[in-house]
Amino acid sequence: MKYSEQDERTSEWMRLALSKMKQFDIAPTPANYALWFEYVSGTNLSLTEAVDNEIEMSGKLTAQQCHLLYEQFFDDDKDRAAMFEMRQELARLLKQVLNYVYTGVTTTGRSNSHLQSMLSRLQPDLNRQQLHTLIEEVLIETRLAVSSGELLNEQLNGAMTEVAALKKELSDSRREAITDSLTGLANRKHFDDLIHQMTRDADQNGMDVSVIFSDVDMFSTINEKHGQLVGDQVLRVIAELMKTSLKGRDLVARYGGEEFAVILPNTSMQNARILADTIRQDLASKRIQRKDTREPLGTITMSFGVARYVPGEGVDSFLQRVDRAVYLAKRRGRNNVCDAPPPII
Ligand SMILES: Nc1nc2c(ncn2[C@@H]2O[C@H](COP(=O)(O)OP(=O)(O)OP(=O)(O)O)[C@@H](O)[C@H]2O)c(=O)[nH]1
Repeated sequence: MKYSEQDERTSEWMRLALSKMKQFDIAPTPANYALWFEYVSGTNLSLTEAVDNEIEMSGKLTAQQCHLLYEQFFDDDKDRAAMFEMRQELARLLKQVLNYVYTGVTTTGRSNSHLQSMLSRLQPDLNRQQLHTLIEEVLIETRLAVSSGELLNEQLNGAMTEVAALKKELSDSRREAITDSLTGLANRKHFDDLIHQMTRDADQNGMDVSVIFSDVDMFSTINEKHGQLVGDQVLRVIAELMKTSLKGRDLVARYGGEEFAVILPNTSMQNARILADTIRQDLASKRIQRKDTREPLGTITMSFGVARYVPGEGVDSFLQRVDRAVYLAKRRGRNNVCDAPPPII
């Protein structure tokens, strides 16, 4: 078989990807392989930058970091598809505007070269932030052209409206990607991103970061007795209650099925514990009814675990400790708040 230049390059990237995984002692799983293949091929500049940043910050790349990077760059097919469509749409609009320029509607060459350069920046590895910046630039450029009378107002106004709609679509899709659709709370991805960022900050400046995990007690019984839809309704009520108990930069997320997680920046262990207990009491005293029949659902409770991040312990240890605290609260009979055990450093 005769190898083409492309085949040779691909083989080289495969070799390099494997050697990188060996260098960082990373298991050669398909996900890790995809990550490193993309890295060594240099086709995704954002990914390369993200990997380099991680290595620069900690001098290594752990399996957990690889997992997060994989999730960020590969594991969100829907999001990637939406980004792809938006890139296509922006390219179409830019070409349309350029067309007006070519057909002589404009009198200067400024818009022409500027729009051309924007078009050339519409690369496949464009991330969400870069796409957002580009859309902003296109909006400014077209607005300028309209106001200076360079282009036919009517045609350009149409294009401008479409670019503005695209901008809204991008921010809607960004919100959707980090939101839990059942409760409207942040989703697990948002929680994971933020907790990594907060613990990194805490490692650097020692600020207080506390976390509350909570798990609905005997939730399967609610589902069995009243059905999944009523179970869903209960989750929404709890989400609402948790949201109204928080303030400022606190973040509450639906962490899993009937699990909720709260990040509390600049909050001591004691205050986190007080907050968890307030939510616990508020829920236990709430009279929740079925929406359809008004039938009371009885007392619904949750078990809580609380932990404060100890700088240097790492996010995995932190979340394992708080998870352990929820387990202890369940063991103590549920409807309880328990402190996490100290980290083993
Ligand atoms: N209605 C509904 N149920 C869910 C959802 N996600 C998970 N569940 C249910 O949540 C229940 C969790 O049950 P278990 O983990 O056994 O725990 P539990 O019954 O809450 O009991 P304890 O945690 O031990 O107090 C299961 O029945 C899941 O099917 C959801 O989105 N909607």
